[in-house]
Amino acid sequence: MSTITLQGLEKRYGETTAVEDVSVEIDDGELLCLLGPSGSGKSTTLRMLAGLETPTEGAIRLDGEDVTDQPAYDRNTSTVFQDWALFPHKTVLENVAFGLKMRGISTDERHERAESMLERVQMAGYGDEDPTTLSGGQKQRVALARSLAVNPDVLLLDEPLSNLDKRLREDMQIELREIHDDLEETFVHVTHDQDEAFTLADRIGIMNEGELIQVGDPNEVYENPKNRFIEGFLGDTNFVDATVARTSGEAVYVETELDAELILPSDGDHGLESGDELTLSLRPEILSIDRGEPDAATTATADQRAVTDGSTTNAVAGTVANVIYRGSTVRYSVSIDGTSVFAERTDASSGSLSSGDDVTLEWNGEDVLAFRADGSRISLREP
Ligand SMILES: Nc1ncnc2c1ncn2[C@@H]1O[C@H](COP(=O)(O)OP(=O)(O)OP(=O)(O)O)[C@@H](O)[C@H]1O
Repeated sequence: MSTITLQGLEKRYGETTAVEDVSVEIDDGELLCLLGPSGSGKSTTLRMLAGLETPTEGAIRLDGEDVTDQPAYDRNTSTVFQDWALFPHKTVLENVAFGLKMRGISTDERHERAESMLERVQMAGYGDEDPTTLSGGQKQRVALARSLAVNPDVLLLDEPLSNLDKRLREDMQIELREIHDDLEETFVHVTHDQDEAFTLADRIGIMNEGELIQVGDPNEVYENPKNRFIEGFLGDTNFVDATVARTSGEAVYVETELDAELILPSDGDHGLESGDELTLSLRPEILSIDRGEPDAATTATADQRAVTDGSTTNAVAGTVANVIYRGSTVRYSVSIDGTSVFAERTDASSGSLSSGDDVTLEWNGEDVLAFRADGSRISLREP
């Protein structure tokens, strides 16, 4: 087990800055997922941790020891890659025992250890098989067993599940989490798949353009995204442009492309002024959608509507433009004065709506997230 400290880590390739000023402390026994889009610097960060790349700047410490310039073979880290990379001319058991052989462990001991690792990844009995005959999921289990057999302080996983089909990937995510909990080792797992990060991670580190933008437990990054990029990346949402009309001690009043003046309850400590440009995020889960016209009380001018206990109802009228069945939920794309907003219901059987139906979208103002023009999150109220 090991604590990892990354301090001001940077990697440049000529003109390209792949990783920029990454600092984070990873706890002993923690499973940290680095999550971000393609090219955001996740693999480069992992490769620096593994000792496969040398940082241009910054430091890496394992359990307090500076390993920044140590080669990979001197670090007790082990890496699982996405392409399995098993030796085709060795048996499954020989593959798993390979790292132990390199470390001079006796034949009996390494075979015993390899057998036990195969058991751990549910591949007991496959030791004599030729790895080329295995399925993708089985190959990845063998690769995992091989990496774990050397008893690393830190296991590094670079998109290890991305070659598997959806069902197997989801099963393997749960198994990987169980293996982690069993071994209590430090895992750093790279993925571009939000669901995978949410299933696996103790904490998620979100990367974009080489920077580590936010690190937090899954609930924290989802509920409190630090900027607009994270809000868009972590899930489907409706972004709506807005302009501040005015502010009061208890609310920010905004004009939007939706045909109503909206109220965002606030405690007044946000520094916004009239004319400021914002982006609002209306997540589908905060929107209720119902047939018919909005209640007059919720579409009255903002002046006439009350903020009660920090809450206010906003409602807009629209027309269903599109219906998509998604199994357990139905997604409705609603046109509001030419702007499209989507909402979801779980009502496939109970009077579903159809294209052309007049509907009302309704939400509580305090559930809306707001971002400044530079993408930073605006905290409208004390948490
Ligand atoms: N050896 C290299 N030489 C030049 N540029 C590189 C090299 N390795 C990575 N890069 C660049 O660094 C940036 C970050 O790449 P990296 O592979 O770390 O991103 P990533 O988030 O892991 O992406 P992916 O999910 O596609 O693997 C990219 O712009 C990439 O083109």
